[in-house]
Amino acid sequence: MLDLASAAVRGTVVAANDEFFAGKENLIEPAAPSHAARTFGPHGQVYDGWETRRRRTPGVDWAVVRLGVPGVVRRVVVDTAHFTGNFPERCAVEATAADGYPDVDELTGWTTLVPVQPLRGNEKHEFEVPDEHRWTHLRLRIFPDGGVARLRAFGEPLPDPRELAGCPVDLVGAAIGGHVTGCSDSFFAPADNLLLPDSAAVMGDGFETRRRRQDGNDWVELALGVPGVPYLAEVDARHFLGNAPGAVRLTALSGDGTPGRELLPEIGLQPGTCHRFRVAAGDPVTGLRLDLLPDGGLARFRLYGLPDAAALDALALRYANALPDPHATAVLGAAAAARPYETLPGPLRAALLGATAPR
Ligand SMILES: NC(=O)NC(NC(N)=O)C(=O)[O-]
Repeated sequence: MLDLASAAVRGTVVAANDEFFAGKENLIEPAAPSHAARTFGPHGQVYDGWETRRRRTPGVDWAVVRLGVPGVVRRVVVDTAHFTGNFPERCAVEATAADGYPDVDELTGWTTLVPVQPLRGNEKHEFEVPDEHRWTHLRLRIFPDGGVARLRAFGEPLPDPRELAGCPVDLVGAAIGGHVTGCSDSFFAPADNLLLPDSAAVMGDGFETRRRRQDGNDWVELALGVPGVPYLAEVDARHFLGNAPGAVRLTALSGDGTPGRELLPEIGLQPGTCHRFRVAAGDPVTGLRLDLLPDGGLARFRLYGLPDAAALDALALRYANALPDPHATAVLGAAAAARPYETLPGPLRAALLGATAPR
């Protein structure tokens, strides 16, 4: 599952009531928390996390995260790594949803995802979330104060169909639910990195197999976030200079993983280069296999195309049913009261999908 809050998918910590000892942005750093003892700055011991001052008045401390990828949150992780004499006694996690880019004080309708739970020092706490709504923001509350190294929100992306209808998009991007379904080897770095939204800063931000010493070739199988007709593949081998694949090949896969039409015949790569290749025209694709010939690493892989109309229709139905109140009323108006929808009413389909809506 994708960490919807991570800075790696453009999550941000939009506000915290206090961050005297350590900055709120650390909460969503993708890297595991680190610690060096006896490192003192002007505010005290340096921590890789978010840490508030010792509270001398009643109340609790809080931080609000804007999810990089809105979606259904399945598991929250509150990690107090390296916080020992200064971890919070308890925490709770709430969520809300809103369109656009509201200020923190414009956010309302907070719903509890994780009720108040006890915390221990220097420990990863995992909380399952039995909730099916689509959220855009999380609020971590700590009782009464202290430090938390990381907040993770693992879940399923649920993109806004209004952002996809009629637009060419990266059909396999993690931000719209693209994900890895299989991989021959990921010894040095995971294949999931291929689908992250921003460019890789260094080789380690990409995907890399070990040196292959037997016949055959390495490969990755990918499920598209939204099925569609691809027209351009971007194969980004930047940072891979002595270890780029010699060539790649792209094949469409059916739902059960059977190979289908060839999207891109075997084609040579240049080390350290971002390549763009036209993809053979044809039917919509739901998954694909990327062959690395014979092995190596890539920074990113993108597949630009137009989402399929029927897939968008299904997405719009799922989206409309997953909107929490009061966001549902803001998006769907009075029709929100009629949920759950079996099929999307015509006017709502038009509002969510515009002129590209089927029928
Ligand atoms: N040694 C500490 O960590 N002290 C304090 N925290 C920092 N960061 O210095 C505190 O009071 O929680």
